[in-house]
Amino acid sequence: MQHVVFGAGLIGGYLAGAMTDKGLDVSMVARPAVQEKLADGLRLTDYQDHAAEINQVTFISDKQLGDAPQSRACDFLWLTVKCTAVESALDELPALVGPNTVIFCVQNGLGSDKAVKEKFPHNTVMRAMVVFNVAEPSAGHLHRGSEGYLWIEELADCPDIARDLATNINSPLLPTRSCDHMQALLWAKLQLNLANAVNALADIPVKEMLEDRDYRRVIAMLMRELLVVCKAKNIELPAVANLPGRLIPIFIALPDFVFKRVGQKMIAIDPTVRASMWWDLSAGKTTEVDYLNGAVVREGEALGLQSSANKRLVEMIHAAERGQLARGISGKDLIASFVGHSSPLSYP
Ligand SMILES: NC(=O)C1=CN([C@@H]2O[C@H](COP(=O)(O)OP(=O)(O)OC[C@H]3O[C@@H](n4cnc5c(N)ncnc54)[C@H](OP(=O)(O)O)[C@@H]3O)[C@@H](O)[C@H]2O)C=CC1
Ligand SMILES: CC(C)(CO)C(=O)C(=O)O
Repeated sequence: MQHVVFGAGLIGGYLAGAMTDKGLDVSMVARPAVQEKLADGLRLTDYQDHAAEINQVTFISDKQLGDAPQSRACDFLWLTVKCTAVESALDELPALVGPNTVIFCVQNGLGSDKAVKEKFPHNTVMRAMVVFNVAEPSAGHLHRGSEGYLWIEELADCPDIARDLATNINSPLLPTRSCDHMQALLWAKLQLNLANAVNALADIPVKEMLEDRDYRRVIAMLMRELLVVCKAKNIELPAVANLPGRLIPIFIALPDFVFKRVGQKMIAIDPTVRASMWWDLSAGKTTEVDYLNGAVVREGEALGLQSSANKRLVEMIHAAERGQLARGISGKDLIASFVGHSSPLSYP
């Protein structure tokens, strides 16, 4: 069975490396700079001290991508680009997609699979979701910094694709499971990712952010809006962070002295970890905020619900993307900006 990982960044590189280490046949589509960086191979490690050296990685060249449609059709295509890059990647996929190719959309947030399903209406397109964090401590070294599974969606009419694949891929470096409730799982992960925007604006590591009650109160506000939308949609959130989704906002808003005592597991996170939106903003890239906080706003509006804190955060991130809002914003200033917009933060 041939796997192609399209978009060898943090998640794509880690998945490709771990699957190669498991003995699967994996090729990658990567930017020239990434190909150069990985010319001597790839090193994987994780927070539990598992490690693997992948001495050789196989790339598919731009020229091969330009070959006739289906000429390099694979069995499983893992689309691991950011939400914002999915649409432009679609034009480069035809050589890799045959009638039996199963395509996995491995993005955070909601909606990245829509354009893929439209482009390949006759293929099986499934969602996959990564709960853990991946960072690159040095060039060619990818590190899984937190717990959590790679989840693969079990489709009602062909659940065995996901079940068999999860068994084949599962390894200590890449714990993998399949599930029949992907939509609820995506919302549960989205709940956690609402904090990405706060992390990007705070401009500090995730651990430091979680140790500050003001940031936690902002995150709790964003999460409560998501819970209102989930309730209206009848979505019961599964626990992806050792706690049922509905309890997370209550828990994280606790005073520091209680949170630090009972929240050890939540803050037992590598002190260097930063949310992916922080990396995007730092690199001057367009962020995924429209697929995260923006998705809550949209889904809420469709039901007549207002999600004003998430809406405000979306506006702030877009202002930061345009260079019109300086980062390093304190939790207090963020809270003030929600309450009557009376904060010292100002931007067009
Ligand atoms: N990083 C993490 O810890 C986690 C990330 N996620 C989610 O996983 C998804 C992927 O994130 P992540 O791996 O961090 O993102 P990255 O930006 O690290 O990786 C995406 C890679 O795809 C490349 N790419 C984009 N378009 C193309 C193209 N047309 N051809 C070739 N390469 C392309 C990008 O290059 P370039 O930048 O040059 O465009 C980049 O190298 C996101 O939705 C993210 O939210 C989920 C859980 C954790
Ligand atoms: C795992 C988590 C929440 C980590 O920061 C993430 O999904 C991200 O950075 O986008």
